[in-house]
Amino acid sequence: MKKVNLSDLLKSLPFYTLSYSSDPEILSLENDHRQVREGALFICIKGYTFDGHTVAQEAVNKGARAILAEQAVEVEGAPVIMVADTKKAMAILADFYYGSPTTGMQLVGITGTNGKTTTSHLLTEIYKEAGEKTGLIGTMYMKIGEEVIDTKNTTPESLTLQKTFKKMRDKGVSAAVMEVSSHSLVEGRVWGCDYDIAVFTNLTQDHLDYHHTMEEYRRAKGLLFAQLGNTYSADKPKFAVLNEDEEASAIYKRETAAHIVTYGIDNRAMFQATDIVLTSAGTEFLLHYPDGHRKVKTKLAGKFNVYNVLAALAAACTAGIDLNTAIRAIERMEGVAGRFELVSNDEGIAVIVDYAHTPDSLVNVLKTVQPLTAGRVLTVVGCGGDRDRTKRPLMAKAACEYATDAIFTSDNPRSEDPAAILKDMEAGVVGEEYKVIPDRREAIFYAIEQAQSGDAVVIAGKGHETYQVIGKQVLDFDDRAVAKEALSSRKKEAN
Ligand SMILES: CC(=O)N[C@H]1[C@@H](OP(=O)(O)OP(=O)(O)OC[C@H]2O[C@@H](n3ccc(=O)[nH]c3=O)[C@H](O)[C@@H]2O)O[C@H](CO)[C@@H](O)[C@@H]1O[C@H](C)C(=O)N[C@@H](C)C(=O)N[C@H](CCC(=O)O)C(=O)O
Ligand SMILES: Nc1ncnc2c1ncn2[C@@H]1O[C@H](COP(=O)(O)OP(=O)(O)OP(=O)(O)O)[C@@H](O)[C@H]1O
Ligand SMILES: N[C@H](CCC[C@H](N)C(=O)O)C(=O)O
Ligand SMILES: [Mg+2]
Repeated sequence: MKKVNLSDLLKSLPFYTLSYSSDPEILSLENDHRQVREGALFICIKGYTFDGHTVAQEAVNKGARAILAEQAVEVEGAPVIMVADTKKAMAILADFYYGSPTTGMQLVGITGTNGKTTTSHLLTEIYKEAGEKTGLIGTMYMKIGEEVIDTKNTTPESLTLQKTFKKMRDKGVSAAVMEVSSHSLVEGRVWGCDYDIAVFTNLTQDHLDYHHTMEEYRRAKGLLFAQLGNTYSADKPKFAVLNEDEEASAIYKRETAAHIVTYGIDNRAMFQATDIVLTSAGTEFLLHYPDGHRKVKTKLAGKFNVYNVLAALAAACTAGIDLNTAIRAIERMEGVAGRFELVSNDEGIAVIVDYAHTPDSLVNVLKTVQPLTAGRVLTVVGCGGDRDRTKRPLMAKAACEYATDAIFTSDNPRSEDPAAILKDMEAGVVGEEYKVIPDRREAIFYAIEQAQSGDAVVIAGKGHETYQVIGKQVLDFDDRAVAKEALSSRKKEAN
């Protein structure tokens, strides 16, 4: 437990007003009043479902010694510090309270609609190969070395984030890689993170429920590159690793004072792939890099994964890692759980579980499977509830266009009616042929029963997830396990 006087803690905040001057010793920072213990500074967050300002007094009654708020609160027994935005102030305080842990390590932030989890895993493997002790923060988990910590968000709120970085630093982590979601950038969850390198994968439609327009969404991702600094520092150079085939990169170049490193396939770039050969065993390409060119092999399938490999290699070289070391790590890597994950069977059916939950990723995966499949491509796909409604018809359209058989089902309906989500999907494929099976398990069983040797079954949207959220219930559900059950029941029926 770190003790700090309130007055010292407040030195990190540029603007605030204080209700009365007392200077209690602060023993912890909390934004959930249920976690408050004696000595806490309670930070009131106005969330989407709950307003922390409403429980400020309760927090004081539980032992909070000061309150940080952005709206007037009636509190007795503790000073109230007023700021314009408590989420952003919380990030600054968290960085200060935990001793600016990211300044002592290499930190890479990866943003973009798709490919963040994949690229962050590739880069982490490279850092390991180069002998670094690594940290990883992203959609699937947080990792300190090999220790796995569960997480709810792709990019956690700042208290969790900085506390985790401090743990990393205490455990000797020298290089950390994290996914930086657009939500986290808008909310300032990553303020205080001292990035050395920021990577951009791509920008296609998702999360318009939150960002409203593609322009706003593009701007949100750009905040990562702006955060690298708007003045150049020779002592601590920063690098923006940008995808030269993406339009938004031109804008991000203008918004950062960092050095620019580019990668790409279609346009000339500092790290460029040509002569790409896609096979069912993986991918091969010729890598052109600033000093020459050489062949690279990866077990990861699809052109989209060539971008992820290029992004990881470009970031690694930018970090000063030897290219041969980086390529060795890439060539060994098997892939990331739930991303183009094959469910083994002896029926001659390629069963692929993939986390494609956007129109672009679904198109990419189906386009990758199509030429590698002798027979039909069946796809089982649904769309998440309480998320961008406008991507639903587009995902349905992608399924009908690039698969021979489209089976629409439920993803995580959350608070929405599964039938209403399916109706939104169907609006995108009027006049097309498809089947609707709302129960995901039944849909997977149906696809696998229908498939014949030489066919492929793509089960999209949930990848590594081991649950399905229906209403408020979180039920056990794993596409890979259900596919295995369906494969063995098919086998029994045949015997
Ligand atoms: C829409 C959104 O971003 N919501 C995030 C937000 O939740 P919220 O605003 O609903 O929080 P809330 O429950 O209203 O609580 C507000 C405050 O009151 C406090 N509280 C709450 C209850 C109580 O009794 N007492 C109390 O003090 C809470 O601790 C909190 O500080 O703050 C929570 C804590 O940080 C997040 O976990 C939560 O993410 C939810 C789970 C979520 O689904 N977010 C998605 C949209 C998201 O952020 N996704 C991105 C990108 C995903 C990707 O594409 O990779 C991500 O980074 O995960
Ligand atoms: N570079 C890429 N370009 C387009 N699609 C991709 C790319 N990389 C992966 N995909 C597709 O997107 C899916 C999700 O990939 P990944 O988990 O790496 O992305 P992410 O950005 O972390 O997603 P999320 O924001 O949901 O965490 C994959 O299963 C694949 O279908
Ligand atoms: N990070 C993404 C994941 C979506 C995964 C999909 N299975 C869904 O539930 O919509 C989101 O929260 O929008
Ligand atoms: Mg991710």
